[in-house]
Amino acid sequence: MIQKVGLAQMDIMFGNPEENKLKVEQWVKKAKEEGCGTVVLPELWTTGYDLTRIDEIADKEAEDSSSFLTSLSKKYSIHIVGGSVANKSNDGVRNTLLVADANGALVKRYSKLHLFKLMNEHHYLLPGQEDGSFSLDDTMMAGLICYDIRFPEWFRKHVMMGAKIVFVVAEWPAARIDHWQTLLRARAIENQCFVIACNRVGSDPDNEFGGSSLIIDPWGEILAKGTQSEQLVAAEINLQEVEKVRKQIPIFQDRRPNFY
Ligand SMILES: O=C(O)CCC(=O)C(=O)O
Repeated sequence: MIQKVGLAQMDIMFGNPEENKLKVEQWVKKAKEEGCGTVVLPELWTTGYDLTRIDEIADKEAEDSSSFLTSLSKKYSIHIVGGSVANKSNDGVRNTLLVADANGALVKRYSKLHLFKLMNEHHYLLPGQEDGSFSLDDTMMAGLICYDIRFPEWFRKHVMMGAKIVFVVAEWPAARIDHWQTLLRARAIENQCFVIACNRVGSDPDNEFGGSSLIIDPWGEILAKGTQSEQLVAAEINLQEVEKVRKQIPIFQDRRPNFY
C-alpha cells in the first residue's frame, strides 16, 4: 500500500493550549489539502515544556485533547498521530501520545516510558507503563516519544510485535540534532521499518528546537527531511518496501536471541 504521510513541523506557543489547538487545525487542514492520509504532530503540542505550570495547564485525563483530535480526524477524514499532550490523572501528569483514526475513533494512548532528566521531566511527570503499538488500516505500527529513541531495545520490542512503521514525536533540541538523525536512521536500518519522526521548531525559555523532521524508509534512505522552519514535511511511503528489505537481508531470521 502506498500512502502519503505529512509531518506538522510546527512551532508551539509556550503554555497556551487554546492557541496551539487553532494552529493544529490549520496543519491538519493543510495535510489533507496536500493529499496526506496521515498527519503527525510533535510532542507536548498543547503546552510545550512549560513544566513549572504543567499541573495547572495539563488536560484532565487527556479528554479535551482526545475529543479535539477525534473531531478533527473525522472532519478532515485523515488519520492523526496526534503528537503528545500533558495528561493529568489523580496521581500526576504523564506525557501521552494520542492516535485518532480517519473515522474519528481514538485508537491509542501511549505515555512516554523514558523520562528525560536533562530537561527535568522526572521532577514533573510520571512515566508510562504500557507499549506504543496500534494498528491503522490493518497495518501494525507504533508511536514512541522523543528520548525513547535512545533505547534500541524498546524500539525493537515494537518491531517484534509487528510494527512496520514507527512514528516518533519530539521536542528535540537543536544542540543534539546530529544525534536525532543518526539514531533515527540507525533505528530504521536495524529494524528494517519506516521511521516517521516529527520534531518541533522554534524555542522556549530554555531550549531551541531543531526541526529536521524525517521520513526514513526501511533501507535507511531519507525520503523527506525538514528544515529548521515551520513546514509540512511529506512523502509517499510504500509499505511493500518492508518485506523487500527483510527478504534481501533477513535479520529477523538470522537473530540469535539465545545469546542475547
Ligand atoms: O535525548 C535527547 O537528546 C533529547 C530528548 C528530549 O528532548 C526529550 O525526550 O524530550
